[in-house]
Amino acid sequence: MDQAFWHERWRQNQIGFHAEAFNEHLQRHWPALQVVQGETVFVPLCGKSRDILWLMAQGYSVKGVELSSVAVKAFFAENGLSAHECRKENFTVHQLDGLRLFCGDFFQLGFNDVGDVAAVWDRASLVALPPVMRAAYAARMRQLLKPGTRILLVAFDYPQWEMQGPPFSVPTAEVGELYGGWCEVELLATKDVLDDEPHFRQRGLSRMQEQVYKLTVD
Ligand SMILES: C[S@@+](CC[C@H](N)C(=O)[O-])C[C@H]1O[C@@H](n2cnc3c(N)ncnc32)[C@H](O)[C@@H]1O
Repeated sequence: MDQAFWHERWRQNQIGFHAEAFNEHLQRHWPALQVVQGETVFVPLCGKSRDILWLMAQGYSVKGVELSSVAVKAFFAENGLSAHECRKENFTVHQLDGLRLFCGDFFQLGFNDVGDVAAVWDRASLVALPPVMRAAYAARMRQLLKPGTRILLVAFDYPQWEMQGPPFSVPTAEVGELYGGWCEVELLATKDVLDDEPHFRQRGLSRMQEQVYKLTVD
């Protein structure tokens, strides 16, 4: 699951994770984070997620990071937006009023890039990564985020032996291991999703739940 894997997925348009609709958990649970209009929200591993538009429509500034230039270009083209592009260290930064998308590797971001954010929307980002990378991802988040930052995290819980990720199963115990040492962890909701996502049943799953967490950085 290295960078080449994701570049290839985007090149071949194998992007079953992409959703046209705004995420239901985002819409339902975002108010629990109490993010004030005008504050900045970080969307890591953002793909061409339309949730960015939803967040902007709520009055937030958004910062995103995405490896694939195919995804970043598609985000702007498909939503009729045009951005100013500039180069900043390891990133091409695409910018317009209220939005800054870093095209490059999440692991190259520093506190100066995203330390000002009030909240994080993590959907299909942590769960896109294999175990060793998840530990590195959470460790990097810990370096990037200031105390008080809230994270709305959507994770999956399913028998990992029944299907190869991504998306990977990241059950409550692992969320605790990754975030419990530096965040307050609160499980907001659990939803059975196999009936709504029959392709996962076809991939061999007997059970799959989506779990929504509010994490608050200590
Ligand atoms: C499963 S997709 C989810 C995209 C988005 N969060 C959504 O909800 O549609 C995971 C995304 O992470 C991106 N990605 C993987 N590794 C990355 C890295 N190291 N830095 C930045 N983006 C990365 C991939 O290109 C892919 O678009």
